[in-house]
Amino acid sequence: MNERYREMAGRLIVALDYPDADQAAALLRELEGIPCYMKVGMQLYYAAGPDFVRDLKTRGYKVFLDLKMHDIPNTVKGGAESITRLGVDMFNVHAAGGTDMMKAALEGADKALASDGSLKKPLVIAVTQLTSTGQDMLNDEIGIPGTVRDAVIRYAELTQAAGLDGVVASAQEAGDIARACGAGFITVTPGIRPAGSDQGDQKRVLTPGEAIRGGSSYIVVGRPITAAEKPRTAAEQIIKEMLEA
Ligand SMILES: O=C(O)c1cc(=O)[nH]c(=O)n1[C@@H]1O[C@H](COP(=O)(O)O)[C@@H](O)[C@H]1O
Repeated sequence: MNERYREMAGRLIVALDYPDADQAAALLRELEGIPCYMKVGMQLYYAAGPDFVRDLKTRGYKVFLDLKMHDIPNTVKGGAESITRLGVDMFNVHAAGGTDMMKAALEGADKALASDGSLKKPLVIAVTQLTSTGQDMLNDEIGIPGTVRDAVIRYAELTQAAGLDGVVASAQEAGDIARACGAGFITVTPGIRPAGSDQGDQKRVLTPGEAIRGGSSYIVVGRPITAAEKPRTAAEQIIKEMLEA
């Protein structure tokens, strides 16, 4: 395994969206040896809990805990402290919670770090507009005027001003976010669909190659791998496409 492969595979975040630990563990076995990031979201976390996350870390995985916190600042601070104690590498909040809430997430993480010197500082990122949100839905249903792009950039700037490390957005906006916030600001982009794959509930999608060319720092992929007949082949194909981009 060469360094370029390792680096690119590390930018693939596989969404372990499963109802229990056994099914998630089966995918881990299937992908064994591929040095990708693993994402634990609500479905798996609410079923398998912190033990599953600790187990992933014990096995050496990089872990993104995707619980999308959105609550009053004090509650998010406490949540962030508990999450940081799990030793995860990345976690997220909703930018819509506002500046005080995002700063509270950083304070919670810092509190955990101050109490345990063995912990590593996690990347703290904020969700802008979900990739399942399209232009019509934003304007007509939610009632936010303007383009999705404008809303995403506004959230990204707010997130950066609050001191967080980056945002979750669609790969379609990664270039604009980099222009607005600088190249060091991380873009984590779900809504990735290899050519010909089912879009499902995602509205703002790009292929793995397009996302990498567009400047995504990380791509998040769930069903195109987890629902594939051969998940390992699907993951290898995505990394190949990322490398070619
Ligand atoms: O925060 C996320 O990870 C996230 C944000 C977003 O805007 N859209 C989005 O799809 N996600 C997550 O990314 C994953 C995408 O999964 P697939 O659509 O199956 O590839 C899911 O686990 C979602 O919860």
